[in-house]
Amino acid sequence: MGGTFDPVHLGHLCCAEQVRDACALDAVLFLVAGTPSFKRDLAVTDAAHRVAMCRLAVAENPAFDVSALEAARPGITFTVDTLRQLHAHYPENVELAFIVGADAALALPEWKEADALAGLAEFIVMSRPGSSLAAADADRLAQAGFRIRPVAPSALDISSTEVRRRASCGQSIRYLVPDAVRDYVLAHKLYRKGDS
Ligand SMILES: Nc1ncnc2c1ncn2[C@@H]1O[C@H](COP(=O)(O)OP(=O)(O)OP(=O)(O)O)[C@@H](O)[C@H]1O
Ligand SMILES: O=C(O)c1ccc[n+]([C@@H]2O[C@H](COP(=O)([O-])O)[C@@H](O)[C@H]2O)c1
Repeated sequence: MGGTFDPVHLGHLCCAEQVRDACALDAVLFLVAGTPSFKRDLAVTDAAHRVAMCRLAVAENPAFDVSALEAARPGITFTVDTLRQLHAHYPENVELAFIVGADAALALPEWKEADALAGLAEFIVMSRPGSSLAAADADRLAQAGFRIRPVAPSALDISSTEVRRRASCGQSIRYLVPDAVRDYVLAHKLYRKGDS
């Protein structure tokens, strides 16, 4: 599952678990984007913090893991590079599926090397409140060569943007993020007004 995870929240975890279950996945790897391609003009929290929070968030789920592969790679994060690295790392018989929200999936044809990307994994597209993959969108992606598997988890209406907004004005983020992530945000004074 790819994302900026700034910070990881319960919407991510809840969806990842439901997708794992629905698609009978052996494991879900949280890939923390170093410099996200479509957010490169935004101030994104240091990848080390985002990776650390993801590690805390997944600690209790043996089927979840976190990869700092993208965070360690210099330059803009492109999924095509990540999937190539993962294919090189895992045995040939391991099948990879990339989990992504419907909002992000709509732009798949504009991702770097879209033609090559389409051949490297199946794309599991999760609907989220306010964003789902219409049949016409799924057809358009299929025509562009993408193997799409739509999944509709009973998603939580949580976004990292909302978590950051609340944290920035000292509002509670309890029950929006795991307790350990909340403690981390407070301890490291992340997302406070005036900080970036
Ligand atoms: N509540 C949610 N339900 C379903 N999918 C989600 C949810 N939140 C995020 N996603 C999906 O998870 C992936 C990673 O999300 P990301 O790290 O960008 O979080 P975000 O909450 O969308 O962040 P931001 O608000 O900063 O844009 C994206 O593909 C996104 O569409
Ligand atoms: O490879 C690309 O060109 C590309 C363009 C936009 C987004 N992505 C990936 O899509 C995932 C969700 O991105 P975001 O910005 O919604 O957190 C994350 O893994 C990004 O690296 C990838």
